[in-house]
Amino acid sequence: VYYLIRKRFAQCEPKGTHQPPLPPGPKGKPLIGNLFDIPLVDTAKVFAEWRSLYGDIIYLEALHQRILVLGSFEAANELLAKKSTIYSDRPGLVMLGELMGLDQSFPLLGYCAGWKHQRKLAHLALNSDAIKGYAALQEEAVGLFLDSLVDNPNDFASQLRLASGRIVLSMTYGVPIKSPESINFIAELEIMMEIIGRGMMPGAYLVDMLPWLKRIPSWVPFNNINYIATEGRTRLLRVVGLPFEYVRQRVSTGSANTSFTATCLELEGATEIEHHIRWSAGSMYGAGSETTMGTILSFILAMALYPDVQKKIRMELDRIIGHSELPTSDDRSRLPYVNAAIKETLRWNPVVPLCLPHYTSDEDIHQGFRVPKGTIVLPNIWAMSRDNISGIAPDKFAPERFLDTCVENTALDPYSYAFGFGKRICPGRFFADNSIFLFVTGLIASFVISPAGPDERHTLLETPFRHGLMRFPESFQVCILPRSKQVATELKERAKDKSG
Ligand code: HEM
Repeated sequence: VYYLIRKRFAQCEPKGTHQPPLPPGPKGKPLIGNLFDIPLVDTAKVFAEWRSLYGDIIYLEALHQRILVLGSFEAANELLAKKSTIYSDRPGLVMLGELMGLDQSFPLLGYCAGWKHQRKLAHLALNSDAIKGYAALQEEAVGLFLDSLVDNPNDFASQLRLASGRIVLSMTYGVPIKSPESINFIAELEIMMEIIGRGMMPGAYLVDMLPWLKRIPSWVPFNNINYIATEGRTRLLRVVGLPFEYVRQRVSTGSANTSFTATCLELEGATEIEHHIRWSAGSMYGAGSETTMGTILSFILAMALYPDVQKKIRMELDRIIGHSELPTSDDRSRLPYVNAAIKETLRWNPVVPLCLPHYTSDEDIHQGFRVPKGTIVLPNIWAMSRDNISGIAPDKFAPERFLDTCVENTALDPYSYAFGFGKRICPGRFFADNSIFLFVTGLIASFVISPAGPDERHTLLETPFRHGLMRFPESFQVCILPRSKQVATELKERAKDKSG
């Protein structure tokens, strides 16, 4: 085994040539490198702590796979944005990509023509102008969510999952917000996202680091690689295939609702690019739902923990919008505190704390250090979110850190890091931002959120977080009560009007 591994990774440094040093990092063990230094839980937090030992650019190796962790916005911007031609590839993941088939979707596709094609299609649907066309469906889904909270406030997490899924499903495939299909599609997606979330973490599957393991026949005892891969592949084909077929059938009978997929399928020459349409749509659907849900779960937790902030948001909404209306995106520029609270939500618990892994397609020399070709690059969004520029402690939920009327130096703007970097920056960021705005303002204009009981603040402070590619609070309880009977009635009436 030792021989095979050395051979597989013999791409190591040519001997005798003088090369700039690799960036600093923890000393690894022979053969396995830093494999056991990389924690599977709170990975981004631990990497952030290492900054004090090694600086902003940390180099690791796990079974000879090179890994670079970027711990500051400056480092991420210098490498991923300014040198994007070198740093925009993705590592080939054997389990999720090659064996399950996820490498056809553009978040995992390398920096190649197929990626450019799918990304271009997604940009058509999600650029800052195009997203205005989806405002009505976002408002409808948020309205239904708020209405559901009047009767089932304890069910907020699953209702939020449904609403976030419905928004993306409706934009991507035109599935009506209230249709029964949406519930089935979202349930399938949820399981797939859990598999993807786990599989994207460094070291999750040994076969990613030792690809020859995939050749071991499935009858060999304890080898479950093929079983996991087949199960994942079948699920993925369902998640991407079922909603696509739903639209295709409706396009052929002329009964499709407006959606990204329907618009693409009606383009001239659509059949030649059908593969790209299918995977571009699947990518947006997969990438857009859980990220939005996780962000709003963090916001709900923050509101229960920080009642003063909640009050200030409500006061601004009441003063600028009034009591009987819910704000729309047109009101945004008049709501500085709300905008600061949204930035704070993206910062307080960033939902993708280690971004998606980038990968170097060439060697680079940066500040006298060598970054070899084939290095996985992890921008540590969590570390960037912990800056102390404003003088307000990073763990506190305080929108004031973004208001120059409150602090001398405002905190680093999370829109510059929470959605990633360079050519790979999240194409859904404008769409996501509008969904977040509608959830945040709808919730606070209509409800009071507080801890579930008098001594429950302490329990909330201990809320467990989902770990993996995405990090968000789960299994916590809060009390969500309509501000008044009148507000509850108005929510019900609005929801009825929309579905009528
Ligand atoms: C709060 C919500 C969201 C957050 C925080 C978020 C964050 C991110 C981040 C950090 C990346 C990785 C960027 C990089 O590699 O540098 C990403 C990629 C991506 N996001 Fe989002 N995202 C959100 C919502 C959405 C939505 C709503 C959609 C689509 C409707 C979407 C679609 C995508 C896609 C397709 C990629 C892959 C881009 C590529 O590899 O070229 N995201 N997102």
